[in-house]
Amino acid sequence: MWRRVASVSHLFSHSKSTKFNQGGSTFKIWETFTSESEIPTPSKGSPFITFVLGGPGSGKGTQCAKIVEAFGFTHISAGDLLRREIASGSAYGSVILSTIREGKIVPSQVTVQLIQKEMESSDNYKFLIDGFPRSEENRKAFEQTIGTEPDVVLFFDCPEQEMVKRVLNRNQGRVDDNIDTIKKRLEIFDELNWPVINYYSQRGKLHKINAVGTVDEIFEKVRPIFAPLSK
Ligand SMILES: Nc1ncnc2c1ncn2[C@@H]1O[C@H](COP(=O)(O)OP(=O)(O)O)[C@@H](O)[C@H]1O
Ligand SMILES: Nc1ccn([C@H]2C[C@H](O)[C@@H](COP(=O)(O)OP(=O)(O)O)O2)c(=O)n1
Ligand SMILES: [Mg+2]
Repeated sequence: MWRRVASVSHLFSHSKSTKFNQGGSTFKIWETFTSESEIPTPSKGSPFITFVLGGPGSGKGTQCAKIVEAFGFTHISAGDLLRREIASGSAYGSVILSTIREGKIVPSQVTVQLIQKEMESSDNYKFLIDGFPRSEENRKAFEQTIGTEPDVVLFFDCPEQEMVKRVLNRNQGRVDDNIDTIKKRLEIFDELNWPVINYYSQRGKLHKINAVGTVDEIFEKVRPIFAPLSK
């Protein structure tokens, strides 16, 4: 099992900021541009953690599958873990199901415990944590429980209209892939996601990717971020 042995520094030499308005407040997003020296070198003694953020239907799961194939990460989808928990008939199952149906966020304690179990039972040290953190509460709970921060944060930036179209065509039989739940999910995403994005942006860890285009076109924007890693 991995243990983090030392913290790593993140040096981003090229960055620019963009201002935008969200819910009446002005946020500043630092956009970072990667080059080979800009992500920490992973070692088998410590985990290399990538958080994958983006709204519902922005293509997180689809791109994670490509990153796994190209760079040998272990994919941990917070949503999949929660759905597995429902299916297993666990004590938390009915609360998780109603939370997901309502488009809300499951209490962090539950989600972080599930992620921690997955990480600890893996032999890999490269993790893609997909759909997490979805709120500052999620982020802080992870840091407190796991005791570390992500090395890289990807943010798939996608217009709402496109996300709605993709979710309604997803066809995976999910209870939340309907117009009422997606509307609520987008509202909650708007409210809770930006502080998380802003936090990692200020820490120089955020890689914002325009998520419009074909799956392969988007992956060609993702690939250079991980190019310094071997499979
Ligand atoms: N670049 C893309 N263009 C069009 N459809 C896409 C693209 N990426 C993913 N999809 C489709 O959109 C839906 C949502 O993708 P998914 O990866 O599940 O997103 P997320 O995990 O962010 O909710 C899926 O049906 C997927 O096949
Ligand atoms: N960190 C998380 C991740 C997912 N959830 C719940 C609430 C989300 O609407 C559902 C589905 O998440 P999932 O990441 O699978 O959804 P998308 O792939 O973005 O459509 O799970 C959560 O409560 N907390
Ligand atoms: Mg997904």
